[in-house]
Amino acid sequence: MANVVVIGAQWGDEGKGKITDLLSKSADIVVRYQGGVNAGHTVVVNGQTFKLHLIPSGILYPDTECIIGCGTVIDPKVLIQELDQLEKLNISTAKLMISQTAHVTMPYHRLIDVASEEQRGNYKIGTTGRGIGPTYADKSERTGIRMLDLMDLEGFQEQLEWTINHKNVILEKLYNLPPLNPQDVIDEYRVYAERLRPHVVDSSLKIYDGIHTRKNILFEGAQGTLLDLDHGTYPYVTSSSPIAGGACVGTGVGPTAIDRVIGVAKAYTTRVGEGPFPTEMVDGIGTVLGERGAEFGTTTGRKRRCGWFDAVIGRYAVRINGLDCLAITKLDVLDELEEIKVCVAYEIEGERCVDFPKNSRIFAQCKPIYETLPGWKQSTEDCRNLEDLPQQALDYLKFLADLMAVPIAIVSLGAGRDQTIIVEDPIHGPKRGLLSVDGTPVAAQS
Ligand SMILES: Nc1nc2c(ncn2[C@@H]2O[C@H](COP(=O)(O)OP(=O)(O)OP(=O)(O)O)[C@@H](O)[C@H]2O)c(=O)[nH]1
Ligand SMILES: O=P(O)(O)OC[C@H]1O[C@@H](n2cnc3c(O)ncnc32)[C@H](O)[C@@H]1O
Ligand SMILES: N[C@@H](CC(=O)O)C(=O)O
Ligand SMILES: [Mg+2]
Repeated sequence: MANVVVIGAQWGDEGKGKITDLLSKSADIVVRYQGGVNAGHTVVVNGQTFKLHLIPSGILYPDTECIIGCGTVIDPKVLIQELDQLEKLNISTAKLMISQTAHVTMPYHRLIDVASEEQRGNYKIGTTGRGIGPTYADKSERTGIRMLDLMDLEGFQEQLEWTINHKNVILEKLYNLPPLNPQDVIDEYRVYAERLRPHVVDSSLKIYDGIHTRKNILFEGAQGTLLDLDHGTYPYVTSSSPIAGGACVGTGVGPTAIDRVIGVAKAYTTRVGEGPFPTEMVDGIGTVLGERGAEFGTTTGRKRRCGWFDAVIGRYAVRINGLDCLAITKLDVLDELEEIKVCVAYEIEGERCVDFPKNSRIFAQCKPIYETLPGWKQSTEDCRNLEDLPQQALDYLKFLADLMAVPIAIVSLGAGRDQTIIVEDPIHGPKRGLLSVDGTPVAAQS
């Protein structure tokens, strides 16, 4: 039995949806711990594509319980659309549970997100416009509405009348927008409350029970390490904690219950939204990667920015998340390239730097220092074992693993569940966080 966290090691969209779905085969419970409908997790099974925003990527397994944890923010309208879509495809959602203390995204959150981005002009973040930042801001400001408030219709009416009148001042005076009618919002959200009521639970208790009955629990991150509010490229970040530590805060599980952390990274890098990105290539190979990798946002459809693999942020992700192993995705996207570059360090004001600088203005000035490796110029899509890979592809993977000092447990070569090489058991393999005095990993405990 093992409790495993799956995180994004870059700026999101690394393919966590695919990897979580794959690992869910051996999980009893899959939990989302942060973010909201900004996330877009794509799972492809037998040629059918599922795009999940809030529902954990374990939902395609009928016996797996799925929990939307307290660290997430819930837009009930989008969640209900997602439930409807899955049910239409005969995927059962009966085992979906929603934390009663997760915060609810309201119409004013979406309006404020979009209006504030407009007002920021050149200083915009490039958000998904889904109201994520304003929902988390209300949570911190202690004016948020939680799922349990939505379930208590009388209290909800009272709380919302006050809140909407307060938000209307902001909408009208700061953003020059028409006010919201409290009763319209109350009527709309009452319908959502009834639809979601059967799913709302004390989720930290459910997870605790799962741990005590020795169930396998997967914690599914959304976005990525460099979008983390505390550890990412602030202010160009999301408003939650996508890093592994966020799994404890966003579910109410103590850190001693976590056995292993898996980082998911693309074989190159993408970023969607504003903010510095040292290895970005706006045209040429950047365009090739974008086209071959179909790099368009799963949520907004925005074009993702593309660049070479950046081992400086890779090493940073290993450190910040305490990674035990990596899943490298989208290796197939590099199949046709003559040569492949990897950023091994940055040059900042003439100095070589191997650590991620926390100041976004300095990060924006970093010039990547590259090493160039030969490409393999053949398809890897049908490879199912390491031995099937061309030597240059193996060398590329080894180069990445050595640079980041962490082993690669999974290699993904296509969107499909089966287009995967399992190099070592990512769940029961050695726990790298624990090293013997001689630096070798301590064997996994059963
Ligand atoms: N070609 C190729 N596509 C892949 C591979 N693995 C995943 N994909 C696709 O790559 C995209 C990954 O993006 P997302 O589904 O947004 O990734 P995510 O990490 O779940 O998303 P966020 O939580 O929103 O950050 C999806 O379209 C996947 O179907 C792979 O190995 N090769
Ligand atoms: O989270 P918001 O405030 O909408 O956007 C902030 C910042 O984060 C980027 N982002 C948000 N969700 C995702 C995601 O699921 N994958 C990749 N990037 C994401 C967004 O583009 C902004 O840059
Ligand atoms: N979740 C997102 C962000 C977006 O859609 O803009 C993505 O998949 O790229
Ligand atoms: Mg995505």
